[in-house]
Amino acid sequence: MDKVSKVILKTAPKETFGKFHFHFKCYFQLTCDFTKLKIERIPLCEKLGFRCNDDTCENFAAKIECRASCSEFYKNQGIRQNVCANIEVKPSGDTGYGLFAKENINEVDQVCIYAGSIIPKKEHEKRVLKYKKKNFTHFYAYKVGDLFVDPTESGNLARFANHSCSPNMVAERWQIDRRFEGYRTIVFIAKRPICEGDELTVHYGEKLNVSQECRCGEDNCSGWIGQKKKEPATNTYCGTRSI
Ligand SMILES: C[S@@+](CC[C@H](N)C(=O)[O-])C[C@H]1O[C@@H](n2cnc3c(N)ncnc32)[C@H](O)[C@@H]1O
Repeated sequence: MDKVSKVILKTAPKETFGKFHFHFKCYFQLTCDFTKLKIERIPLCEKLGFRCNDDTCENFAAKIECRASCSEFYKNQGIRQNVCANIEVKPSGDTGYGLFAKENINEVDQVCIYAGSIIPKKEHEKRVLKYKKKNFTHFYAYKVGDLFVDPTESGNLARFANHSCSPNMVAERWQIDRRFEGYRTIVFIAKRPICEGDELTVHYGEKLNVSQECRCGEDNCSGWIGQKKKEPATNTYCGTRSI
């Protein structure tokens, strides 16, 4: 397996988000066994009769990022290029820290990738137990295909995006060249124009194993992160979202 990314961790200052970095990308946890997985190759645009600098690019339409050798203008290579808007982490009311825009962001622009260590189910289960023991209340992992992305201990600023019932970003799964079969990268895309200073939020989806109380404050707030329950929400560690 080629080296997926260079892990950049700065010495953690006092603030918890200090060790999470813009330029961090997903990486396959070296201590885990991925030997049974096949590496996928993406078809070259030219061979299929189109170009990825063209709006007709079929890879783009299928949420497949084009190969390095494909594009003249890097139009469909936002993950490879680690395209990231100017964003920052700040306290966000009573939801802990949140992610904020430091510039205006256009609708459909890539805000950032959701980076962290990529791990198989067994390793994820071990980590969930560890986080529960440590009484973590915030959860960060995403199940994506057969694998998990876990930025709990190392990742980029995307891990601070809070849930909203009326979010301004959407989480998308993208296939990239030379990655394992069954693995997709998660990317946050602007759902509408976003202004400098706005909090960046995403809907966590219904596929959560435990529900948490939602404090997004939107008019359409369901009151829940995850599945709606009859009994009062417990703010315990949930473990995972699925996409
Ligand atoms: C991916 S983390 C988001 C960053 C987190 N706020 C932090 O300070 O690290 C998800 C956790 O943030 C909290 N959270 C996110 N959105 C929330 C919301 N709308 N209402 C209440 N808590 C929220 C929950 O504890 C959730 O498990």
